[in-house]
Amino acid sequence: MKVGIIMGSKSDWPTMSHAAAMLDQFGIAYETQVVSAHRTPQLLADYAQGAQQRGLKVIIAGAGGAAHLPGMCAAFTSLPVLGVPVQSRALKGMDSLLSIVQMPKGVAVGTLAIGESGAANAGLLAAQILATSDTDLLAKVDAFRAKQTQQVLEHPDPSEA
Ligand SMILES: Nc1c(C(=O)O)ncn1[C@@H]1O[C@H](COP(=O)(O)O)[C@@H](O)[C@H]1O
Repeated sequence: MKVGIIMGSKSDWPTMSHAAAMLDQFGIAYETQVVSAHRTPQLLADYAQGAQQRGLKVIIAGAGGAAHLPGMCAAFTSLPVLGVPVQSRALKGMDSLLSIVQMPKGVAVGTLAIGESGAANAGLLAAQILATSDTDLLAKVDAFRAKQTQQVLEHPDPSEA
């Protein structure tokens, strides 16, 4: 496994599945697991501390509300951690975003956008990180972007069905 996708609750999966789907597109092996800084603190410590040794290169961590998971995960490992703010019901994910993005200097989390787009982009960014040492993967990322550009250029009329 190259990427670990963790999330605070099973209820985050509809959002975090978009990170998994992006990795699927590039044929990147990943694992998914519910790990919570609040509900399973020891599991988080064990997971993050063992991640590098198990061969993971990037961790994607999604959580909602008081979203301490990405930051605590980053505190336990030197692997790059990408944080996805899951949209909460009460505050629409602003709580998740602010909890993840405002890390104190010295422990970094790369924070993505709230919700599905953020999760998909976390998968894409993980692919780009892995592509820095994998030319086949880099070609796939370039092809993905070229196709996206082509689609926009081929359909410039916004009123087109
Ligand atoms: N933010 C965290 C953490 C954490 O940061 O460790 N653990 C669970 N949660 C979040 O609680 C929300 C509600 O969880 P439930 O749906 O299980 O009540 C989820 O979005 C989860 O990420």
